[in-house]
Amino acid sequence: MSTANPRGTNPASSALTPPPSAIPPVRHPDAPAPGELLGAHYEDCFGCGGGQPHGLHLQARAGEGVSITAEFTVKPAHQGAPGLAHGGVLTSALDETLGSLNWLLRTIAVTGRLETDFVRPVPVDTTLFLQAEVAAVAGRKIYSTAVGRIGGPDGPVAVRAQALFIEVKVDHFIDNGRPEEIRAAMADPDQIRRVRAFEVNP
Ligand SMILES: CCCCCCCCCCCCCCCC(=O)SCCNC(=O)CCNC(=O)[C@H](O)C(C)(C)COP(=O)(O)OP(=O)(O)OC[C@H]1O[C@@H](n2cnc3c(N)ncnc32)[C@H](O)[C@@H]1OP(=O)(O)O
Repeated sequence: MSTANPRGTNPASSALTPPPSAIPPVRHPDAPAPGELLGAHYEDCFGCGGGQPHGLHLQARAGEGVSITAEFTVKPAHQGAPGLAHGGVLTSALDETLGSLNWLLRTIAVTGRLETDFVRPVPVDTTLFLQAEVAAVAGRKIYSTAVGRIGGPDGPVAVRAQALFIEVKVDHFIDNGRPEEIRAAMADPDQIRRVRAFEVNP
């Protein structure tokens, strides 16, 4: 028996419900224009980096308002069961897409909580068409949703997610990341430029 509610989504845990004090998200005036590719936030990121041979190589594109579209094609390296995508990989694709939304807010944030509904199996070679948007913001907390469809941007839903991202300072990465990668990132002028653009966010 399905527990889906009339909107076709399963109820998320209360931690993913924005509080009454939450406000609608505000697109940063310098956010990439709708249709523009965002590019990788870090070359070695498993989700979006070009430098990870078995990464997802997900390319996110700015949408209208505070929304993102992205595509991810399931490769043999992403299998769980024979010929089918691993659920954790699909969750990674959702996480990456949801994380990209924070670029449009010009906020550095990390995933605090992420709930995924797996609705349909996703075979190898399938392209997952992802759409995500920020629903609300409450202080440092960013409430977002995402859906992944197969067969096309309007195809049947395969996965959906709700997430809570928490805004952090750059120090979050500097203090916690392995020193060798942090040193390399800080020596990369492109990386520093990307981070600075977020830091000056009023
Ligand atoms: C040179 C360097 C270059 C760097 C360049 C970086 C570029 C930009 C990279 C972005 C990367 C993206 C990649 C994809 C997105 C990931 O995958 S991010 C990786 C996965 N996530 C993590 O590793 C986060 C690990 N967790 C943490 O570090 C800490 O728990 C957090 C999330 C920062 C929160 O800790 P905190 O700052 O001490 O905040 P805390 O006071 O505990 O919580 C703040 C509020 O959030 C709520 N909250 C916190 N966690 C939760 C939770 N799990 N559930 C519900 N509520 C929660 C708290 O209840 C609290 O609520 P209020 O009391 O304010 O109402």
